[in-house]
Amino acid sequence: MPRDVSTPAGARAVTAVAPAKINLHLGVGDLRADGFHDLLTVYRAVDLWEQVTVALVDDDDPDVVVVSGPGAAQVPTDRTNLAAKAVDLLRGEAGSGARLAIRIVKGVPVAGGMAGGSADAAAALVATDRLLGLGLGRAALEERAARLGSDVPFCIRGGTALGTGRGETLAPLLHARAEQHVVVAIADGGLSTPVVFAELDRLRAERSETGRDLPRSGGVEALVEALAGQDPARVAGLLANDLEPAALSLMPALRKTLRAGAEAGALHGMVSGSGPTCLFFCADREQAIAVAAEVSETGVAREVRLTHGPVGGAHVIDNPQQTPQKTP
Ligand SMILES: C[C@@](CO)(OP(=O)(O)O)[C@H](O)COP(=O)(O)OP(=O)(O)OC[C@H]1O[C@@H](n2ccc(N)nc2=O)[C@H](O)[C@@H]1O
Ligand SMILES: Nc1ncnc2c1ncn2[C@@H]1O[C@H](COP(=O)(O)OP(=O)(O)O)[C@@H](O)[C@H]1O
Repeated sequence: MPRDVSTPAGARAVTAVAPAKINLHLGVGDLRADGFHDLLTVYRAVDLWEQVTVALVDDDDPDVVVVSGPGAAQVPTDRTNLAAKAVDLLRGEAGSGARLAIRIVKGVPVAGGMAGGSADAAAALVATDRLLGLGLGRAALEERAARLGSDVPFCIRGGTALGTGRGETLAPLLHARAEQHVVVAIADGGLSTPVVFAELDRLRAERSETGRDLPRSGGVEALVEALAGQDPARVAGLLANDLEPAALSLMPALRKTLRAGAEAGALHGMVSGSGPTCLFFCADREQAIAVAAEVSETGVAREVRLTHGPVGGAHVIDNPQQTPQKTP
């Protein structure tokens, strides 16, 4: 471990945090020629956070990546780590020869459909920008973010936003401020995002041969309108995820998890993005606590967490021990 990677923010180290995302609506179009799918998604940032410290180290110290927290062993510590890719991108662009060490503290499930790796990339961009004094604005950072992954720009932006293109083109949904309390059921094991998209293509082709197309989610107007109100049940009735059948096909045990949430009285349960994390939307914090306890007791999930949103996007923190900003 380089000697000053844990130095509190100052001249030689900067710490930033970035939130997990959920997709309140995830509409998936057909496979494009570039290997991606067009998306129509409503992203929401929730208060599970990744923390990334980027530190200047001496010339003879290596550019290490150190990862701690739940699931850390599954995260690469070479230059394929998304935070390392973010650091390398900005350092290369700046023509800087600085040696930079990275420390990641994970708070988002790994390979869980909540954009943990993307949040690391977002936090690393924000921290490196500050550490190297680049002064890139939010728009320039989001443009770099899109090169690293489809949902990295949203992890920088936070709040609630409409995502189009492959998910990288954002429009803020400023009125969609209705707060949500969501129980997060983390599965044992992960699902690979490209494998889940490919499974959806396979299921769609198979079903279309039988003349019974897999249903596709429609527009988001009603959901966006509901998010401006104060009725969690109305919002819950409008949530959608086109990737859910693919995640369930690859991991059938998730049906049991969804059933446990329904039996516990959640307003709505669904797979988070590409899964396998399952989300249970609740009427209020009290109900979320009760649902979390009941789902936890059934033993269907490796871990159950309570979260809420919307929260803000990636930002520098002065004290790595401090709680991240809670409002967008
Ligand atoms: C599905 C979503 C929903 O928000 O997130 P997760 O639930 O996995 O976190 C995102 O679209 C994931 O975004 P991200 O994890 O950044 O994916 P990328 O690195 O850009 O792409 C990884 C791979 O996923 C597939 N992919 C991704 C985005 C997209 N619009 N169409 C795709 O087909 C492609 O096979 C691509 O090569
Ligand atoms: N910093 C990182 N944190 C987590 N995973 C990373 C990171 N860098 C690369 N990865 C790889 O990206 C994959 C997807 O991880 P993650 O972003 O946590 O899940 P998801 O795409 O389902 O939201 C993981 O299997 C992991 O090997």
